[in-house]
Amino acid sequence: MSLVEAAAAASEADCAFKNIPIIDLSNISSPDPAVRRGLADEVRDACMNVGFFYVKNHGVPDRVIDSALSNAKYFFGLPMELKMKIENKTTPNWKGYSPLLSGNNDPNGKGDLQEGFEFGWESPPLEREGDSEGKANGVTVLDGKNVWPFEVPGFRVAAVEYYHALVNLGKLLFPIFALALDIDETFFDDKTKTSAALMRIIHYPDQTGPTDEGVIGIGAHTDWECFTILWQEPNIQALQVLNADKEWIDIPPITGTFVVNLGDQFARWTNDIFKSTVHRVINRSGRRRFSTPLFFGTDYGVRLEPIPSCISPDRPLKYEVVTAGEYVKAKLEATYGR
Ligand SMILES: O=C(O)CCC(=O)C(=O)O
Ligand SMILES: [Fe+2]
Repeated sequence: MSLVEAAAAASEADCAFKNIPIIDLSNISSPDPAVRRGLADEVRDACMNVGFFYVKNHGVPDRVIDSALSNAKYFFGLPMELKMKIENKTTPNWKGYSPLLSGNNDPNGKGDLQEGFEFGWESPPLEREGDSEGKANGVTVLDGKNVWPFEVPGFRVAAVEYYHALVNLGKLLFPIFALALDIDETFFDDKTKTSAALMRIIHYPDQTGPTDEGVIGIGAHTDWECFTILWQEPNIQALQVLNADKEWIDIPPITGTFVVNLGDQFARWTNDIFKSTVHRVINRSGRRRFSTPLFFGTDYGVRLEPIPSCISPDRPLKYEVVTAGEYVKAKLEATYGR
C-alpha cells in the first residue's frame, strides 16, 4: 500500500486514540534492515494516527538529565533581576530566559504560565563558564551564540551535555522516520547537518485554585520543527493531547521514557500524512513542574518541500513551500513578540 493509500485508510477511529504507544528503541542501530523496518512500521503507525509516542531504552543516562535539571532549578530560583539580565527579548536569536506569561503559544490565550530557558547547539569541550563563544554552525539569525547565567557555574556544561545526548538520539530517529516514509534512510542526512535543534528547560508553577481559562502552562499549540523529544518530570500529570474526537487525552510521565511528538515541519514534508498534533499543559498537581523539550528541525536554510510519495491527485499539496528558518522565525516572533 502506498503512503497516500495508507493515510487514507487510517480511519477516524485510529486517530481518536485514548492513549499513546510506547516504542522500544533497543534495536534502533541494528545492522539488520528487517529489524529497522519493523521499528519503522511501528513509528509509521504512531505518526499517521497519533503524532505522539513514548520511547523507552533510548540510551540517555539519568545522570545526564538530573545534572542539567538540578542546575536549571537553581537558575529558576535566582532573583528575577539576575534572570532578566539574559532575557530572550534582549538577544538577537531568542536565546536565554523567558519570564512567566511572556510567551503565548495559543493566539486565543492570554499568555503561558511558565518561565523558560532556551539554548541551541554549541560544541564541547566547553573550556570556560559564562557567555558562550558562539555557534560554529551559525548561518541565520536563529543560530548564533547562547547566553548563560554567570551565577550558576555548572549550568552550561551540564545543559550542553544533555543537549548533545538528545541531539544524538534525534540523529538516530531521522533515518527511522525516513524508512517510515518509504524513502532512503539517508534522506535527512544532508538536511540536518547543523543540528537546528533548540532545547528549552521549562518551569511551570502550580496552578491550583480558581484559574483564568485563558492562562495555562502552555496553551493549545503544535510544535514547529520536525519532532520534539520531551522529558517530563515524574509523577506529575500535566501534558494533554487532542485526539480526532476533540477530547484531551492525558499523557502521563512514564519512568525511563521520553515523549516524542511530531511538529509542523514533518507535517509539511509529508503533506500532513505525519500528524503534528495539538497539545497543551495544565499543571494542577499542587507542585511546580519541570520539563525539557528538544525541538529538532531541518537546517534553517532547507526548503520544506513535500516528499513526492505524499502527494497524489486526491491529496494535493496543502502548504506553501518555505524554508525551515523562515517558518521557525515567524513562529518565534508570533509567540514572543519582537
Ligand atoms: O511541558 C510539556 O510537557 C510540553 C511542552 C511543550 O509542549 C512545548 O514546549 O512545546
Ligand atoms: Fe509543544
